[in-house]
Amino acid sequence: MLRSAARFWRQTPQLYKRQAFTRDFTIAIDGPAASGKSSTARAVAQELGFGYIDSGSIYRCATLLALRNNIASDIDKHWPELIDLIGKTGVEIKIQPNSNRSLSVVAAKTGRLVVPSVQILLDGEDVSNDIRTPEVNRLVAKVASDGGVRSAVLNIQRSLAANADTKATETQGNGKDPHVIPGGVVMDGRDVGTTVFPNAELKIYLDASAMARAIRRWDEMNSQLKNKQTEEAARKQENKADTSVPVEYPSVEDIARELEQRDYADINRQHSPLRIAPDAVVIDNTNLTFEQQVYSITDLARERMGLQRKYDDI
Ligand SMILES: Nc1ncnc2c1ncn2[C@@H]1O[C@H](COP(=O)(O)OP(=O)(O)O)[C@@H](O)[C@H]1O
Ligand SMILES: Nc1ccn([C@H]2C[C@H](O)[C@@H](COP(=O)(O)OP(=O)(O)O)O2)c(=O)n1
Repeated sequence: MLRSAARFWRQTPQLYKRQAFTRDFTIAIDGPAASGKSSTARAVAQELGFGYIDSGSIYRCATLLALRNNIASDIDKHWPELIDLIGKTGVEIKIQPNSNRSLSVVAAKTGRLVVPSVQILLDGEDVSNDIRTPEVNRLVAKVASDGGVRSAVLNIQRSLAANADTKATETQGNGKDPHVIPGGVVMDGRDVGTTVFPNAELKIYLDASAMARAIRRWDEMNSQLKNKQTEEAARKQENKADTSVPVEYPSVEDIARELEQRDYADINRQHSPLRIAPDAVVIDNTNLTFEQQVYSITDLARERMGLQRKYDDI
């Protein structure tokens, strides 16, 4: 479990500075919305035994705080209040290693990867679903455009990375020499390789065509909505009161429009805009399978750690 301690770091800046860059190997994955960053980052972290931090979820938590404290509608007048709230609230990111046995069995048979799920806690409350609502989607790029919010979130991102749960593992190297995979962290977002960890050992810029990204997000949202409907049907069969809100399916066009607006805001904002770091490896995954992109990034990281590539035959 990762725990942010923004207040603690603010009070002890020297200690914070020392802790902020102590990971042995950092992988930064940036790119536009729905390019596959977070699923890829989680799978790569699982492959290497690294910690994982979803930096966008912290901006989403900040947006949820604005909505819950009724300052979202005229946010431009309330930045100091929001920054204060961010500093006072604890964010935790919990990785759930894959416990779904039937999924793992299918994966083992088909060679498909099962990605660990992630739980986001805000002062101990699980807000994993609440930070992915349409209201948060609409407001998050605006919240992430404020310089003060970005500094507050940067502190949290770095303290989560410094405290990520990871340790060195020994692996069989070339010949008889055992090698060690150092402890490390994978963080995904928009400015991880340019601002959060400009000295990251490996920087990836993931991209895909606008249509591929919209279709993937649409698929993802529809399968979540279908799960919801199945749960509702089961509740009805048990004769439990139906308190559910009717399910609405977004169209691919609506999702494409939302992604385009968010990308525009992320690329054109003044503070820490989405950019390709000069030393980033650019991967366009429009025509790659998920497994191809995960294994190629894992092998790039292994090479940079002085280890043999592992997945060339896949
Ligand atoms: N190469 C790929 N081919 C097909 N689907 C992919 C690929 N990479 C990721 N996805 C899927 O695309 C969706 C969006 O990925 P996600 O990791 O949430 O993106 P991001 O974090 O960039 O918003 C997920 O459902 C993910 O499983
Ligand atoms: N390092 C980061 C991460 C996210 N953001 C902002 C920009 C994004 O529109 C929002 C939400 O990010 P998130 O990664 O959750 O978004 P997607 O999963 O790609 O849709 O946060 C950022 O400005 N810097």
